[in-house]
Amino acid sequence: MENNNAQVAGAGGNAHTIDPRNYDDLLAVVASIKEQVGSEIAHGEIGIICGSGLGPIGDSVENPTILPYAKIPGFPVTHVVGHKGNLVFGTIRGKRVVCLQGRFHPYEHNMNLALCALPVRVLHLLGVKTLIVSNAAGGISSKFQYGDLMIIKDHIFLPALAGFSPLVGVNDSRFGERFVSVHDAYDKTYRNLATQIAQRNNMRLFEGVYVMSGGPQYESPAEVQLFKTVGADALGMSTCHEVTVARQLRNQSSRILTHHQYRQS
Ligand SMILES: O=P(O)(O)O[C@@H]1C[C@H](O)[C@@H](CO)O1
Ligand SMILES: Nc1nc2[nH]cnc2c(=O)[nH]1
Repeated sequence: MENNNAQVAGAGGNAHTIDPRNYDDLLAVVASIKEQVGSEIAHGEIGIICGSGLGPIGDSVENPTILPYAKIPGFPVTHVVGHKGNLVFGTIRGKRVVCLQGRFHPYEHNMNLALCALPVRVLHLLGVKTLIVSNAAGGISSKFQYGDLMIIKDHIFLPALAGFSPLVGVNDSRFGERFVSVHDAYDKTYRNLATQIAQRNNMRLFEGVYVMSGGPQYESPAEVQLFKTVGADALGMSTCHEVTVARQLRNQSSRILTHHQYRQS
C-alpha cells in the first residue's frame, strides 16, 4: 500500500513530511494556519468542502481571509480543474465558516485516502462542528433531469469496501474510535431543512444514495446498471472519505448515542 506520509513543499519552499493519521502532526498543520491568519480568524463553526464547479461558494464568503494550500506545510495540493486550492475563512450570514476551495481526490493521490481526508481533521481542530460537503456527480436515478440537485441520504463507499478506507492503518484514538458507525452520517435535520428551503424556492431537489468509485474513469454501462440495481442514485469520485473521517470525529463526543442507534437498527 501507498506510503501514508505526505511530502509537500510548504511555506518558504521547505519540504515538510507529515502523517495524516498522526494527531500531533495535524496539530502542527493547525498551528501553522493559526500563525499565518491569526487564531481568531482561524476559528470556524461550519466547514464547507466545495466540489467541482462549486468553488464560487468560497467566493461568497464575507470578510474573507484566504490562505492558499501551498502555504500550509503538510497540506496536499489539488490538481483538478476548477479546484482553486484555498482555505477561505470568514462569515456567511453571520456564521463563521471555513471553506475549502478544492478537495483531494484519491485518484490524484495514489489512493491515499487518509491524506485526502486530512482537511476534515484540520477543520475539526479549528473548531468546526458542522460539515457541508458538495460534489459534481453523474445522476443515474430515472427521476433525475440534467442539473438536478440531490441531497445525499446515504452512501456506498466502494474504495473502503475494497480496503481503501481513510481509517485503515494505525488509529490515533485522539481522533476517535477504531470502529466507526456511519449510520445517520448525513444529518436528517439538515436534510429536512434543505428540502423545505428547496420547496419554498420551487427548486428541484431529491434525496438519494451516492456511490463513490475510485475513478478516474467513468463507469461502463454494465457498471451503471449494477449500481442502479443496488439502489444508487448518483455516481462520483469523492465525498465518502471525508464523511467517514468526520463521522469518526463526531463519534468522539457521542459514543453512547451512536452505539445505541447502531444496536437498534
Ligand atoms: O470534487 P468532485 O467530486 O465534485 O469532483 C468531480 C467528481 C470527480 O472527481 C471529477 C470527475 O467528474 O469531478
Ligand atoms: N464516478 C463518476 N463520477 C462522476 N462525476 C461526474 N459524472 C460522473 C459519473 O458519471 N461517474
